[in-house]
Amino acid sequence: MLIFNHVDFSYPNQPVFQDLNLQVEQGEFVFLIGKSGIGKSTLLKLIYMDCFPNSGYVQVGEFSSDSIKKKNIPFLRRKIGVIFQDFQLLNDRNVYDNLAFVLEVTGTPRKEIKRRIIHALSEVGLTHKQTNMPEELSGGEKQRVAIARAIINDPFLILADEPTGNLDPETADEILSILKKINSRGTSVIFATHNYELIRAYNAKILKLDNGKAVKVVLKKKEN
Ligand SMILES: Nc1ncnc2c1ncn2[C@@H]1O[C@H](COP(=O)(O)OP(=O)(O)OP(=O)(O)O)[C@@H](O)[C@H]1O
Repeated sequence: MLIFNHVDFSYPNQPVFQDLNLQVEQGEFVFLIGKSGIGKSTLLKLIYMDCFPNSGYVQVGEFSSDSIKKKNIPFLRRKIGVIFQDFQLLNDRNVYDNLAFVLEVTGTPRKEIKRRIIHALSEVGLTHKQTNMPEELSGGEKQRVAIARAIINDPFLILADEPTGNLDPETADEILSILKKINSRGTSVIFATHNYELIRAYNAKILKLDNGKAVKVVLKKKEN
């Protein structure tokens, strides 16, 4: 489903990855860890093709970074849901319209838009908030709207970039539970985080970025 094959990547004057190799299978839940600045967000950008390798390639589903045409990048992004620490909702639209926006740009019929929004909001337990503005929501609710937006196109992969960074521990647990539920239906999840409490609480694969070179799989110690 996802392959990094001998990937080198640098920003101008800032090397990030050298010979990075990794693989994620369909349906896997993966925590992505590593110290600040090591390249977690950059790795996610390489997946949704906001960045491209200097050499090597990234294969995401049927798309490969070395052959994808620019005009096809939106098709790739429609199949990937992305969630950020700061939610990135449109603050001048209510919850319903934040979700409708994603579907309107692809010309989805109105009836279908409504059906999908109700489904996505019920997945995150927020059908009662569809007419609220983002400023009327708590941080956890905003992140749940962002998750609803991320799943609205039924993606095969969700990328979560420190999605609990602005949330209290209990709310962070709720967000993880929602992503686990979505993952249990076959959507892969890559969850970049510094939140080791969450990692300890959920037995998933852990990929650690180390000096931008290798990715280690760290096996979780079982708690007594
Ligand atoms: N647009 C950019 N131009 C130049 N350098 C960048 C750019 N974006 C990130 N970097 C640098 O690339 C490196 C990796 O950044 P990245 O944001 O991927 O790290 P991260 O592991 O996600 O960090 P954090 O945990 O603090 O969010 C850092 O040294 C950062 O300063």
